[in-house]
Amino acid sequence: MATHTPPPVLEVRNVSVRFGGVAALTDVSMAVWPGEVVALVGDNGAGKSTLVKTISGIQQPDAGEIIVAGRTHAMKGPQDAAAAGIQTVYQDLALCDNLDTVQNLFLGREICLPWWKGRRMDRARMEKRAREVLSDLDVKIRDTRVPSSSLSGGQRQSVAICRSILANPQVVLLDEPTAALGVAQRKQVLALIERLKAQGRAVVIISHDIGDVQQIADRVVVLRLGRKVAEVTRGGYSRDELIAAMTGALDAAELAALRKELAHG
Ligand SMILES: Nc1ncnc2c1ncn2[C@@H]1O[C@H](COP(=O)(O)OP(=O)(O)OP(=O)(O)O)[C@@H](O)[C@H]1O
Repeated sequence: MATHTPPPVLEVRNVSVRFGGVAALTDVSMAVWPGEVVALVGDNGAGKSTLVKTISGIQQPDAGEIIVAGRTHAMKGPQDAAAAGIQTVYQDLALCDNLDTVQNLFLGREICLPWWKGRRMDRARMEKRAREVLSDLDVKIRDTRVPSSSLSGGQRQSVAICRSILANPQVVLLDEPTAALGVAQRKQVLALIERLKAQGRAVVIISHDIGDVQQIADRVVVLRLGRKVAEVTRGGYSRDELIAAMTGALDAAELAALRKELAHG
């Protein structure tokens, strides 16, 4: 009997983005299945952020399509991506320092009391829901009422990821979630990504850290100068091969050919 591969939850099809004379992305395609972690890697300026911004509706592509759960979405902004089931966690705009964990989790989508009770925020319900989400993902915050500025980097990143999960997205995009974290905190965030995966969500992660990529990613998409130059599967590549694909370093055969050319030159 024929086996049917389930359709990808996210498909990027032949996407190109230009900024004036710069081709930030050229004809890039990739797909992500539920319960899968895909890492986007590449040197500075390779197009990783532009690709994430395009998937999250911030950047409109000049060509190509973003397909979520089999439907093409012409996303005009992040709200369209959110409605399609895509949430993005940006490294730098993750949390408001002066707000506590519950306030950060519900920022912009606070649960309110019914109108006959005065439409004030329903702190008790928000705290209950916050505890559920944090515990589902095994994120440990001792006191959810202290300002987020007092949390560790790993806890902050974890809260930012939990915030994205409140909307129950099918796809979570993480822009360098472990950048600037110490060893223990990095481990904590990688474990959290594993739990998102176990929940059946598709995770796309931008990372410059090859060790993290080797540990967490089921597949790796390599971008160079706006083009997809390689796609490899967990266990099917070495660290050096990945770096060579990212930097465009010459392989042994290419180097030999160049030497010969120069010698004859
Ligand atoms: N808003 C913009 N206006 C003009 N050029 C841009 C804009 N955003 C990105 N670019 C250019 O597009 C190309 C891809 O940039 P992008 O930020 O997507 O790369 P990246 O792989 O995320 O790099 P990094 O790892 O340094 O963050 C670069 O040449 C960059 O200078």
